[in-house]
Amino acid sequence: MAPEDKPSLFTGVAAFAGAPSMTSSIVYSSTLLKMSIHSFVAQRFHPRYVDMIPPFYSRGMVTTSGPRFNTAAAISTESDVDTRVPTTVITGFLGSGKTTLLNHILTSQHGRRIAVIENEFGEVDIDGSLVASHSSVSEDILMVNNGCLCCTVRGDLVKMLLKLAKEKRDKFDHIVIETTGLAKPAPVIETFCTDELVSRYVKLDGVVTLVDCKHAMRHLNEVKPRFVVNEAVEQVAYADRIILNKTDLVSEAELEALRKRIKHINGMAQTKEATFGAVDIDFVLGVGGYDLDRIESEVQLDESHGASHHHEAGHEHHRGHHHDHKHDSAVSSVSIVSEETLDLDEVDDWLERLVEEKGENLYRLKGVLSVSGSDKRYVVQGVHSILDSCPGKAWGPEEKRINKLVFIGRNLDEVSLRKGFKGCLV
Ligand SMILES: Nc1nc2c(ncn2[C@@H]2O[C@H](COP(=O)(O)OP(=O)(O)OP(=O)(O)O)[C@@H](O)[C@H]2O)c(=O)[nH]1
Repeated sequence: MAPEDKPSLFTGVAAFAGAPSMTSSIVYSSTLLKMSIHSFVAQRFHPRYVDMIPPFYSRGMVTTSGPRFNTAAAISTESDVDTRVPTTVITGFLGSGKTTLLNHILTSQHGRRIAVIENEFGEVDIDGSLVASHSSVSEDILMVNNGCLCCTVRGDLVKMLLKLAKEKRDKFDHIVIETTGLAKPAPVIETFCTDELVSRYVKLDGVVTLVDCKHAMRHLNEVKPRFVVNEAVEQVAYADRIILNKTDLVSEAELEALRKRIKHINGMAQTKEATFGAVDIDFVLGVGGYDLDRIESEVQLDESHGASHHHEAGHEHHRGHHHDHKHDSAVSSVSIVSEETLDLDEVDDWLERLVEEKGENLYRLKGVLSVSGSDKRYVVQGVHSILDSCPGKAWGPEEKRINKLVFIGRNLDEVSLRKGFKGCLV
């Protein structure tokens, strides 16, 4: 249970702007720049700062010995009310429509005040006028320019999140982080799961992945050198919500092939098809992707996608970065659906052993299980080596007690997973 504290490495820039006037801004930075939202937006992270980026942060969360999500620490002991700020991570390959979705979120009438953490690599502009036009809604916008999230996220993101959550909490209801198109989402997710301070104030609401229907298949299938990560695949694998964007640019046949490919990688995420990121805001905000009490609605499995096939893919890291974090990205989902009853101790032992041994390759797991001796569902979730589980809602008197368990990961051994599951049956 003991949470890990991550050191802070990043030297980045964050600005906080009050949208109603679009003039006020507070900048957090090693260089302490002060600017309006418009000027800030124009100053996306510049490639020349790449050299300043610290080396890749190794996977700190794969610490085994039963680490758990830091949810307990986050909930006020006095009121038992979870007051942490929900945070949505928007990811997706270059040009897939992340900024378009962000602007859709910022310009929709949903009543939430949004703080935005923007992570751009290069000088891609956000449509400032679009953001400004939303000034009628009292929405606060925070912009963070930093380096490549996959390399530097921990320290700086931690700092930014804490500063926001501690000092500006009354100014917004939700944080949205837009990652660079080439970032791997894992380090961001790990930050929420393992950093004690972050998880006390902020909670990960969900990972939303934009997929460019026109170009995604090429990126997903790109054959790379062995052990080289394919960010496009990883972004799909970690998603709680997937938006198949730019459907206007593809035929129905192309779309169907992509649907299948995406489902194969991630059989857990809910997907929606869209143009210009136009989805219901409730599809992307308030997802509760990491809330145990909402796992059940998230585990909507389609058994036809349970089979595991591996696609070798991967590619070099991006734009002048030189790191040693190269992975094989044979990523897929394995789903288990069964009406049999499980022994709780066996389940706990099995899953703990599994994440200890395979945690590095196990991106996500979610399950709703029927255990003997309990009239309640047993819900589990995991991110790499971090497991979380607790009793959930009671089964209805007439309800079929169906176990649903889904794994997303690299080089998953489906036979062994099914065998492990069977070994837990009473
Ligand atoms: N035809 C079409 N174009 C779209 C759609 N969604 C976004 N675009 C366009 O695609 C381009 C890239 O969109 P962005 O929202 O900037 O994509 P991004 O993922 O933020 O891009 P990067 O930050 O460079 O990774 C823009 O010109 C958008 O207007 C869509 O559904 N259909």
